[in-house]
Amino acid sequence: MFELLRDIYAQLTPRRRWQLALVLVLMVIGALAEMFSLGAVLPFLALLTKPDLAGIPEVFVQVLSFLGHYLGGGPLLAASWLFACTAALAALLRLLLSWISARFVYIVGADFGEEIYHRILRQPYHFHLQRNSSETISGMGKVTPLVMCVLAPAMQMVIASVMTFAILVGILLVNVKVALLAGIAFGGMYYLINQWAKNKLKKNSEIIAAAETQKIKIIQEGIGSIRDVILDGNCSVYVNAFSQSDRRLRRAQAVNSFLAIAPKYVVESAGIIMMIVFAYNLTKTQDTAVQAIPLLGALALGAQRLLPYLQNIYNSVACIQGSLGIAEDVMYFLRLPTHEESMKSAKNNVEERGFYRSGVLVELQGLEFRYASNLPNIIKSVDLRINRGQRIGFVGATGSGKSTLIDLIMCLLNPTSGVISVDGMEINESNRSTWQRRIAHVPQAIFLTDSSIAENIALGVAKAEIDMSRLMVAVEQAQLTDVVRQLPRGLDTRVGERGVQLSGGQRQRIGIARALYKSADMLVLDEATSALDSDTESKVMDAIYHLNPEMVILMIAHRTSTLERCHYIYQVVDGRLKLIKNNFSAHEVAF
Ligand SMILES: Nc1ncnc2c1ncn2[C@@H]1O[C@H](COP(=O)(O)OP(=O)(O)OP(=O)(O)O)[C@@H](O)[C@H]1O
Repeated sequence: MFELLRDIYAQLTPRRRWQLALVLVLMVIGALAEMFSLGAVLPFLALLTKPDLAGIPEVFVQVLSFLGHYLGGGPLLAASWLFACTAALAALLRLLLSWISARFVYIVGADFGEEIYHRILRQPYHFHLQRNSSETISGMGKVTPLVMCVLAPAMQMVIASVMTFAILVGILLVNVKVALLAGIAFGGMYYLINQWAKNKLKKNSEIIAAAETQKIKIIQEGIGSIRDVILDGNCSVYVNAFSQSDRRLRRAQAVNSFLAIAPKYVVESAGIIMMIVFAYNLTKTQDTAVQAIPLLGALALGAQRLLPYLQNIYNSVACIQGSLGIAEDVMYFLRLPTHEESMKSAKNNVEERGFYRSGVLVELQGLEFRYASNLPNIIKSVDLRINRGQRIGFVGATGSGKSTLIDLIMCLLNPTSGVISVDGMEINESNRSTWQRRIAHVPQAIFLTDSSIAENIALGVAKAEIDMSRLMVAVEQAQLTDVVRQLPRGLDTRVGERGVQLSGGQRQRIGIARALYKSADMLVLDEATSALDSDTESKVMDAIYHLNPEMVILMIAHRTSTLERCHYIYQVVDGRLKLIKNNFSAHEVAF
């Protein structure tokens, strides 16, 4: 648990560490006020039962004489004021501390959420290929439980520990024996209970973390395949799977919250019994029961303050132990290296550089690739030179490796061996993103956001910054003009989640317009026109072939008619390239 807290502290920015230091200072001031208010009850109760200063510690006598003189009343009035003011001050500081610490914890939660999202989006493509997206989404979703069940309790634990210490010192000043007895007995009880419960809490924390992820996965799968769910009428399969995970999660949560709260009742009743025994013994040693009242009152007040703090410490520890699984999942994402951090550790640590403009844009040499060390090579010994302005088509049986090859050219995947160069410069960590920014890509499945057509075409550009004239050209080239004209709000029409309000062909054309809007050196079309009728496809392809003559266009298509006007057509056969059509003269073929 303490390792986790150390890790969390390590993730705080210097600014947050300063803020934490301020919270700690406030905590100490609050603890001192707590201690004073406890001390102030003693003369108050003593003067209530016996209105003279005999038997009251010298320090209080002096303070009360001074205050009494200042207030123009007797020592009882001074003691009443002192007790009331210190109690009010302690309460005020506690209130302030609660507000500031809660704010701090939730701001740290916001920092973590932002940081995780940033790190996830900066991970290389293979990271996303290897992980189920529901694990990533649920990882982000676990920031809230981390705040509620780890950060807030950790803060509570520190506050309660400081306060406990102050109260114990306060009781120590009143009665050493009782302070030691109370500290050892109550602290010991909570410690033993925690030793017994901690393994159960940790085991449940793992169940909770796994079940949270599983639930998101089931929800995503059910909603993602909603058409099949409706057609097959098998929603009960998804509901049952969800229910199993959810019930497992709730059972573990119920046990953990019971384990966190249950000791309160045991320790509280033990505290009452201790007070009874102590009060009984005290009256035996004092002449009258009245004489014992100030001491008993101070101790009762001490116990009344001490026990909730001790319970708070235990509760916080139990809560953190019961959320270790969730916290570990969140920390995994926080520890992911960002692109900038990978760059620092990369051997070739050079500034991001631009490319000079040579005739050869991309060159692949001896390229091999496999998805994992235990899987066979998907791309085998590929050599290819792509000159500026070339239009190149790729065909091949399904699963032959076309998309994988394109992903390698776009540097979304790292080759297992071989070299990819752009403008004669080998692609590595330092220049990869510069190259990627110069590529426009139309994938097989177009992802649309639930926003307007204009925003979907200029994806990632703030609405106010969209270049409308460039956008209109892209709309025209992608054969979207008529579609947009018929829509009630034109380019401002919302497309619905994932573009559900559009046809497959319209979605595909928005994807093409998106790629055309981006000024790129290389346009990649991965079966980008498969959903279009042949007339629309021919018009779109016509516009594409007439794009900037310097631009490289790579196309994957199953319909050879789509690739008719390519300079070269390669067939991908079991991960190797075979030139099957050359519309250039033989001496220009370079591979
Ligand atoms: N993330 C992955 N992990 C492991 N293997 C993968 C992964 N993605 C693809 N493959 C495998 O790599 C091979 C090539 O896939 P790829 O998608 O490149 O083929 P393709 O020629 O583009 O197919 P299609 O025409 O059907 O799109 C296939 O055998 C596929 O199973």
